[in-house]
Amino acid sequence: MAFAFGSLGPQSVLCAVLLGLSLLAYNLILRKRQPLPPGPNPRLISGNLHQLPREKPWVTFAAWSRLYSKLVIGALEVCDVTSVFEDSPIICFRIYGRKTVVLNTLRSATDLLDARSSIYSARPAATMRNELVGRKMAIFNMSAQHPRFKTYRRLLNSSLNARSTQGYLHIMQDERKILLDNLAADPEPFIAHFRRYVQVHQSQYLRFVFMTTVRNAGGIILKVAYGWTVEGNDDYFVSLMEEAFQLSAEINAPGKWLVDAFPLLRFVPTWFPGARFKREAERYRGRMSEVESVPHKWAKKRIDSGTYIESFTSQHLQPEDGRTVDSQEEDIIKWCSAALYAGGADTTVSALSSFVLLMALHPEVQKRAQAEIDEVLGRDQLPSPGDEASLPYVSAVVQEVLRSSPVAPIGLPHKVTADDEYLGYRIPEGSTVIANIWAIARDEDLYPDPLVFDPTRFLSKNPEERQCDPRKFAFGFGRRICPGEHFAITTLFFNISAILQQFDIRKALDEHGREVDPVVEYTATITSHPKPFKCRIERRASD
Ligand code: HEM
Repeated sequence: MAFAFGSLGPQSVLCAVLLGLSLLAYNLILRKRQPLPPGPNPRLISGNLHQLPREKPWVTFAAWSRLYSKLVIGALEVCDVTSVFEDSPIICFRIYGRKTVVLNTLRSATDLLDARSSIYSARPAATMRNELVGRKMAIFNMSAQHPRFKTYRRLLNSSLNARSTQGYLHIMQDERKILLDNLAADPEPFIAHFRRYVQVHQSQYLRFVFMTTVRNAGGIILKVAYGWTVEGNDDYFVSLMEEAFQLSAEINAPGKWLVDAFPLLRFVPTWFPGARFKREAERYRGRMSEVESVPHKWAKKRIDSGTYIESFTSQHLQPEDGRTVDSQEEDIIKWCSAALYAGGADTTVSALSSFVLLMALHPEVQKRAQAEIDEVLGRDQLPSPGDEASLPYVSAVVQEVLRSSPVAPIGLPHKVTADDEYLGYRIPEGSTVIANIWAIARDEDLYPDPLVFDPTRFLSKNPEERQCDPRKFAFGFGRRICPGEHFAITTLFFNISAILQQFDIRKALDEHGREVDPVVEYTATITSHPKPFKCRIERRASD
């Protein structure tokens, strides 16, 4: 090596160094010159805040990918260059100083969030939520680089994997029985249970479905997390959690808090004019901290008294090796138990409510699923998770519900922790990165006729013809993928198959006895729910 270098001579070495430096400079300049992904023109200070929709941002993001398309040079032949415009799989917008990149295709989401997960697994900072309201220790808001992150994920994964989920089947069975009994009973007596929901103007039917499913999903998860048995539809812990979901939606409303754009504002004293956000933050902080502390304290008391039901909290507070957990370990257990409820209850309710709505709209799908269950199990033997393989059409109904009505249309935001480049676009460090799950679920390349509700798209015998399993995107991506996926699919199959076996879901009737099409609208919250709709749920006639 020394010989080869020595033979070059000082001029050649100088040339080589200059060439190297020029290449480096060229590379840096090119990198700087690489454009951001396309998107709407920002205003100087507030960026695209004025264009950010209040309702269904996922629809706008998908529309922007068509509107701000990328230029593709195709059919490059001598003297014949054809320019084609193609929907851009990724778009970019800015709110004040923070850039957000939206990934509108499965390919771009897996290329970045899965394949480059080492730099795409942080969460964007939100001063109001994390610092002022004190939610930074919740797993949803924590960066993957945080020292606690791996411990949280390990605890959650080990409690929600396939084997652990089997251990919760008896809880699911008890709660399903209550759900089916409630659905079977005459709706009239339930009005009293729903009284506190009157303010939200939900229809009697929806309130009925909503509260029984909330109770069901909440009942399962509160028992799994704390060993708490939900008593009735006005259960204290369920109400506490429901309030937390409501407050979370307010705290996380995009663009609502100026302090998120200008974090220094957090130092403004509470009494200062215009510092209402600080007083609001104190109120939120008090209520939200009860969500993890009240059920945790209750579970601890029961353990101390020796009258507890086995749960996530009891198992981890009393490790098998008999040692006593220290205060930091206890804090981790407290936050993880709260994550089970926060992650699991509202999402399951959303999927079950969408299922009811979709069955009212598609009686032919319902009939085919019921025929399959009748043939395999009859009416008396309730389905169990082991029946999934012998009920392929019902399993496909679960998949199609997840695809056609995504529970989390834009998932949870990720943050990129290093400058990156994709498809010739620059993705600057610190950008928020969102996977548009709603747009992926409607991508015609993945799903021909995406607006048609058709479970058979997952049933072709030929794996090549089978359409993409929505589980590839409905539960998020990379290191942040939902740890509750297996638990969720089991709960959904367990309840959906039993409801189909026992009940008919039909459109509501008007005063002339004619069927009325239900309203098909979804809320614009992180977990999106069908807006109030009417339907009839009746025991199946024994034919
Ligand atoms: C149909 C049901 C469900 C859907 C569609 C769903 C979807 C999601 C999505 C999209 C994310 C964000 C992933 C990402 O950042 O890329 C997520 C995160 C999470 N989910 Fe689920 N989920 C469901 C049920 C559950 C259940 C049953 C649990 C627990 C019992 C759960 C616990 C969590 C937790 C703790 C996180 C945060 C993970 C992290 O930040 O690292 N989820 N879920």
